[in-house]
Amino acid sequence: MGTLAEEIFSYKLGRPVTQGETVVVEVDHVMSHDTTSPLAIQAFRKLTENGRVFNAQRAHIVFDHIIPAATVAAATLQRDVRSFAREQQIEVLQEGICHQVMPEKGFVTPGSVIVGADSHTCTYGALGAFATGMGSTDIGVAYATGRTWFRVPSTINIHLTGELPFGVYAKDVTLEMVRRVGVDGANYRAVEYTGDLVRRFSISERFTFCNMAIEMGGKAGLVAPDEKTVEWLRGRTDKEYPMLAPHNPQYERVVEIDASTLSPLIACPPDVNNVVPVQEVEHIKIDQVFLGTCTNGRLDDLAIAASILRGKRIHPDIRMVVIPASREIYLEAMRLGYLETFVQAGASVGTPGCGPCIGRHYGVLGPGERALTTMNRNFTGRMGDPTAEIYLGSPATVAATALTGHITDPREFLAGAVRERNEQE
Ligand SMILES: CC(C)[C@H](C(=O)O)[C@@H](O)C(=O)O
Ligand code: SF4
Repeated sequence: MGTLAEEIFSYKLGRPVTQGETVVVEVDHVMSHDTTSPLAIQAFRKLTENGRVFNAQRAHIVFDHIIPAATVAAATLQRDVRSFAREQQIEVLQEGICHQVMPEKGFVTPGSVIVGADSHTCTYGALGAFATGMGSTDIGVAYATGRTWFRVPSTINIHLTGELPFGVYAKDVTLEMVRRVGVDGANYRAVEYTGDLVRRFSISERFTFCNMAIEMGGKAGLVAPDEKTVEWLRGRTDKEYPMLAPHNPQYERVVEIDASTLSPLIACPPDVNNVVPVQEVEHIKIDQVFLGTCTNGRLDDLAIAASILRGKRIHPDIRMVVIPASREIYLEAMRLGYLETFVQAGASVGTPGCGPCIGRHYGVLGPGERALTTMNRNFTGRMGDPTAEIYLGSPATVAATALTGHITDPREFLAGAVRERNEQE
């Protein structure tokens, strides 16, 4: 009985668990990536008696943050992490962003508990898993023991209803959530998403808003599994999983959002809750747009952007970087012609991974430059020089902006794309 978080912990422990309780649970999977593995390995080495990870099939190392390595320092760390992985017989996954690859590989199932050395591990809650980011030391402990402790969090319920207006996407709804809850309004709480709009959202769209639960301080973002979850997981896992749902949940707070009232939104620097309608900031000139990341680098995101860019050239004063979130998405986008559309339009298309999201390579910003991206964070200095600015929007807003060179409401361009398609048919 309780919130989805309580249901998951009760299922894991085989007894009723309530919020506020401190529990020790067995984790289903543990993950770290190229940037966080070195410290996790250090902690692991200090802790283990037998020198082995708890289970090599349930421990995962993903290379995504600086891949291919951009510096000798990164290459050296990666060499050492690879050697640890070989020693432990852990497969190094090198085919996209950890938060896309972990679900694609079938490691994320409803009712599972997953910890990762990355703050956006909360993304997996879109499939009904309790997943959270932890520091590298805690991940080292989980690698060693297969267990971790939690204080079962209280829950903020975000209830989504209403039809999405033309040109408004899951990303815009997500930005509205952060505007309403604030960047720390969900600290140490689970965020549980309910409502008929959540049911209508695809798994990819659910990934987008669960990914940004941490942007409100959330410990986890959670959606109860349904037939879309089952469909998405088909062929990815043979594991049996429970279809858990909240039962008479006691939410700490309920936030109601009627999406039909929204317009395309944008988060202005330097905080993710600094959200305004795109129309209010349309005059701002942009130097680089970036379409990708664990928030919006999936096939539907690329499809929207491609529909706006098809047959067109990006503005001569703008650079466009496109990075599909995983190899699976990259290959599908190639088959569907999206990548060709981007390249013809003048964009550079990169290897699946985080790309310039944390300013390490592949499109860092110079002093005073401005980027509009589909990322989840617009913190000062994140993409390069500390005087550069980052705006966050939907893939449609990013594509429309690529065409004009300044922040642009995507609705006009989307209408054009729809007209052109109709004329062709
Ligand atoms: C590098 C890593 C620790 C970091 C995180 O934990 O989120 C990164 O992925 C990010 O998005 O800022
Ligand atoms: S894409 Fe960006 S936000 Fe996501 S894991 Fe990579 S660096 Fe972090």
